[in-house]
Amino acid sequence: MLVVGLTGGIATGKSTVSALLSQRHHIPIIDADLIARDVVSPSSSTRCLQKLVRAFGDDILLPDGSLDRAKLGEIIFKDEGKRKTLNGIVHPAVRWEMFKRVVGYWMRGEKMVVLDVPLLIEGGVWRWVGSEEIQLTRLLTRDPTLPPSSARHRLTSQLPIAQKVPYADIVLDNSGSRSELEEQVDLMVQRLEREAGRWWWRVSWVLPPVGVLSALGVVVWRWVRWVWREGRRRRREGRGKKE
Ligand SMILES: CC(C)(COP(=O)(O)OP(=O)(O)OC[C@H]1O[C@@H](n2cnc3c(N)ncnc32)[C@H](O)[C@@H]1O)[C@@H](O)C(=O)NCCC(=O)NCCS
Ligand SMILES: Nc1ncnc2c1ncn2[C@@H]1O[C@H](COP(=O)(O)OP(=O)(O)OP(=O)(O)O)[C@@H](O)[C@H]1O
Repeated sequence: MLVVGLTGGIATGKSTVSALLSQRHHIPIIDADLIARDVVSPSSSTRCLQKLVRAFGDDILLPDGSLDRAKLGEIIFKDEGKRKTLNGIVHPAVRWEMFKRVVGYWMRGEKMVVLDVPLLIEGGVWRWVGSEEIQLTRLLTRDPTLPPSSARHRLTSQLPIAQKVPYADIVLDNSGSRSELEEQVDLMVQRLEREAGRWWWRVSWVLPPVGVLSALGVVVWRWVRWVWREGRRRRREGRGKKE
């Protein structure tokens, strides 16, 4: 099974692309934002909500005992330390749930699954480039009650898009119209279909050890490629500094 990560900054169009992949191409989607909502519900077995109350106080609860998302958002998007605390509580539960769902789709014999994860590549410093104005406009159009300053805090709490691009195998440019995006998604799906192969994904499903070995192979190959690219980037930066 081909596991595809879909990421981008806030309001870049991840959910729009997910909807196209799911509705037009019938590809299963695992949405990290939705899972992050589930794990903080009062009935969740993860106890994330109790941990959040311990960390942030019971001001973050609504009268019915559920999470006041707007209030917590106001707290964490403008404060990196608090954001880290929140991430430390919620992300392990989200990752575990995503893993279980990937295994579930694999057991059902799916050819590919797309993980829609806003924070696939975060960490590190932030430098400005690209389409921040489009992001901001679309974010404010989608959530008209959000004050512009809060919208900016949300944007700056994530790595800028240009820094995410080098990690990607396929880049969708959603600065144009929706129909332009649809064309790009169609082409991407054709490419993913080719990558998943006509028969290889079936072999790795019918023979689980082959699937596990091939998944490990991909992880190791990606890690080696990453180390090599990082080394090359550091050497280039080192040369740049000397000059
Ligand atoms: C802070 C919370 C309660 C605000 O809820 P709200 O309903 O206002 O926003 P929503 O969940 O729809 O998120 C909207 C977007 O904000 C961005 N975002 C959410 N959490 C974070 C974070 N911790 N760091 C940076 N960006 C984030 C993502 O792009 C996301 O798509 C909520 O975002 C949350 O619980 N965040 C922690 C979980 C998380 O990191 N989710 C992102 C993927 S795992
Ligand atoms: N090509 C486009 N032209 C105009 N509006 C668009 C386009 N693509 C997406 N949008 C709109 O921009 C807004 C943000 O898109 P979407 O919700 O898909 O982003 P997202 O990356 O999933 O956001 P978040 O990180 O907050 O979950 C939505 O209101 C969506 O309808």
